[in-house]
Amino acid sequence: MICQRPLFPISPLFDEPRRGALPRTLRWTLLGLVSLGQLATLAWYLYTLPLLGKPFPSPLSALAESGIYLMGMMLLKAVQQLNFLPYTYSLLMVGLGFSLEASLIDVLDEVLAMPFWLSTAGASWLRMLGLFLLALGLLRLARQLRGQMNRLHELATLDELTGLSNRRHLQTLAQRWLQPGGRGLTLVMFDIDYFKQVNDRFGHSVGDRTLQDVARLVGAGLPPGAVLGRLGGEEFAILLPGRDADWGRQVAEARRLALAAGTTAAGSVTASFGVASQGPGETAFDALLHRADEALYDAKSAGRNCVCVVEPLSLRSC
Ligand SMILES: Nc1nc2c(ncn2[C@@H]2O[C@H](COP(=O)(O)OP(=O)(O)OP(=O)(O)O)[C@@H](O)[C@H]2O)c(=O)[nH]1
Repeated sequence: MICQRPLFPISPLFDEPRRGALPRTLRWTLLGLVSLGQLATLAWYLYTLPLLGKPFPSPLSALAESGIYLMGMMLLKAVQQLNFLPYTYSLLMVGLGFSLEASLIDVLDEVLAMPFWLSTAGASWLRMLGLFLLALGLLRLARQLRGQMNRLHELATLDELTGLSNRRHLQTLAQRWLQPGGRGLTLVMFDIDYFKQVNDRFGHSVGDRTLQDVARLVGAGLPPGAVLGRLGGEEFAILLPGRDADWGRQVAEARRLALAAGTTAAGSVTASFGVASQGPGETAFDALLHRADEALYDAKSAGRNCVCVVEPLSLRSC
């Protein structure tokens, strides 16, 4: 199969590296042309201006012009990294427009006697068109970057299967609330009962859909401010910022009943719940998670489909 590279790719910017690179020879030719333009400017300053009796520009303005030339080169290099050829072309048009206006206008006007529309106006139009294309391109780039950032944020914080917060995101949020002066936190952890049997009986894909249904059923009636996430496997957690263990027990009980009454891809399923709230001086999420896990273990031992709470002083009740 012959794979031809399109001349003007309109696909996303970052998918295929180096797509927008100008061919090497063209790049060097352009660079040479722009450098020649700069040399012509220098020659103009040194020889032609005095001949025409025009004032010699100050060394400062010559320096600034070289600076602009250098910035232009850097911008061209940066734009080339964006892998999108039209940016490079539009930037070259801007550069050419500036070059014409800054250095060659007098030559075109006075030495070659070109008409105004071709020299001054032509340079301005070229520059404006280039800037317009560049602005359009940058707007498009900004939109794509925003999309990519959102996607990256989703990948970093969401669980792919259920769309809930993933473990890392839960940890980040919890850690913020557990800090001294934070809102305080109660953690509800739950684990689907006999989930292995679901996989064994109906297959892994039904198991996956069951996990999604559990997320939907438990998530549907959570109080405002609560965050539901998946810790991994068939284990989930609910963060209740600024709430105590008793509130956690009530939330867990309500969600347990809602889950047991609902229907999933595997029919009716239940879950066991463990609740722990932040103890005095407790700032580590792992410690809180460990205590909620102990409560969950108690709930499994007590026969499953129930809620157990471990109080900050390690008193346990189911
Ligand atoms: N379909 C599916 N199954 C998963 C996923 N992650 C973990 N599991 C399965 O979840 C099951 C967990 O089984 P166990 O840890 O034995 O627990 P259980 O069968 O739920 O029993 P109890 O927790 O004691 O009630 C295992 O069979 C895993 O393969 C997943 O993302 N999708």
